[in-house]
Amino acid sequence: MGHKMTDVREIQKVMISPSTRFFTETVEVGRISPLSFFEAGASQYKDKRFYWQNADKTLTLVGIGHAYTLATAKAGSRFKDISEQWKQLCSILIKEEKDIDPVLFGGFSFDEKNRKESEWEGFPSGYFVVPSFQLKIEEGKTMVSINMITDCKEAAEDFERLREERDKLIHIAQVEEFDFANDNKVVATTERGKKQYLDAVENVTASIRKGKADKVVIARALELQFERDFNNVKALHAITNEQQESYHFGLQRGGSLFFGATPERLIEIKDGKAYSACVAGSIRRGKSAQEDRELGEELLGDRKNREEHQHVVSMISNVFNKYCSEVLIPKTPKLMKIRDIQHLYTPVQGTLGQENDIFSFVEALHPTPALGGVPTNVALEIIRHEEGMDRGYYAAPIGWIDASGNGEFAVAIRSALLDGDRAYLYAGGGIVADSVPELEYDETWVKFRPVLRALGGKLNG
Ligand SMILES: C=C(O[C@@H]1C=C(C(=O)O)C=C[C@H]1O)C(=O)O
Ligand SMILES: [Mg+2]
Repeated sequence: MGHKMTDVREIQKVMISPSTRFFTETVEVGRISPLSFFEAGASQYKDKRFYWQNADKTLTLVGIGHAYTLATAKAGSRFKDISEQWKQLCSILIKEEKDIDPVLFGGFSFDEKNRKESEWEGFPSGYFVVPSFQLKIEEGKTMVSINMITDCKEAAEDFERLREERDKLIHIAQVEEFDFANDNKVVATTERGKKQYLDAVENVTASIRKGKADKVVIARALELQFERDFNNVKALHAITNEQQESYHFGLQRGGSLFFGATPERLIEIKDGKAYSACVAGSIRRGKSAQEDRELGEELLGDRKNREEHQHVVSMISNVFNKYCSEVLIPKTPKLMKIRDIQHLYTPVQGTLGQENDIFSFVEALHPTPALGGVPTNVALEIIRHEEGMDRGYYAAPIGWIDASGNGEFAVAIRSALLDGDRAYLYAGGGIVADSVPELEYDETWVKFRPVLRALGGKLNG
């Protein structure tokens, strides 16, 4: 595997001169298939695209090209750093009434203190883009915006060129007959460090019994080798067909696509309200409706799973009680049933205090005990030591914010990094005192399923 170094030319610092402006212009158009729009940018903007659809399917975003990229490597302040850079860009935004807000889309790595030589080398600890062409589908409206950040005197001519380019992209997306069916094949499947994973779960349960921590999430990876390069839009198409109940996301960077279908919201900010979700505790789906119901009942009553879940509820409640008023949290979890798995689920909501932008929530929440553990810092130390891998953007926040401060971040699980003819899939689970290594191992297979199936891999376990 060829390691890619972070391309410093792409990582611009915000060097905004007094004459720099952020121009945006929106047109409303007829229906466009978001994946066709994504694909319309394939030849010219191959590695500069993103895709997002929320779990409710009320919002779709596609980005093509980079009007600007923000990256951060600031140890200890990466969330603030991105937040401040975005605020600075928004302060020079020029938009009219008819224009919708530009968005900033991107993600963070799971653990900025655990960068190992791996497939994640080209990914900074925070990476965000303002797309040159932004498709937003919301409330039945399809809107395409052009974003341009420039201090160039010929801005008007440049903008005119972008309008022509936009019309071309829309035209291709509306008329071209794309075939998104997967025609590639998996030629090899490799479980990375199976023994290390089983040992890790064993060691972690022992540490927990000794009182070193209460919960630690341990993950592992699966590598797929394909016959040839896997087309990015085909991967996205497959994942959107797989998991109707999940967020669908894809972020391209340096020739790779990080993508997946996650059921887990980290934080949504909408019109002065904040929403989060506790998703932890798992059981498989039943083969019949009755077995499915029985498994669901078993999960709701299972002490080990309720413990995994409760740690997440306590932590997210604390953050919400600190940052919000009118916090609403049901006393007992419900079931979240998705295609391959059932989870314990507790929604959380609150009314936003004055100062808090979405990045302060991301900072306070990440990682929740659904992906890190309790206490957080002890769990992170154990993960660094026991997992022996770089999670990269897996299990980390991915999402968007707009110029008004609305936005949403999901937790990027059920995900994979697709790099040419290879894919790296990740899955883990919450380990508590009475976790059993073989059962946790089986649970990770269930969690690999969505991406594995989407990529045409063999389902195991
Ligand atoms: C760690 C993952 O999922 C998390 C762990 C869960 C569990 O252990 O029960 C359930 C949902 C997620 O919070 C994953 O999908 O990789
Ligand atoms: Mg579990």
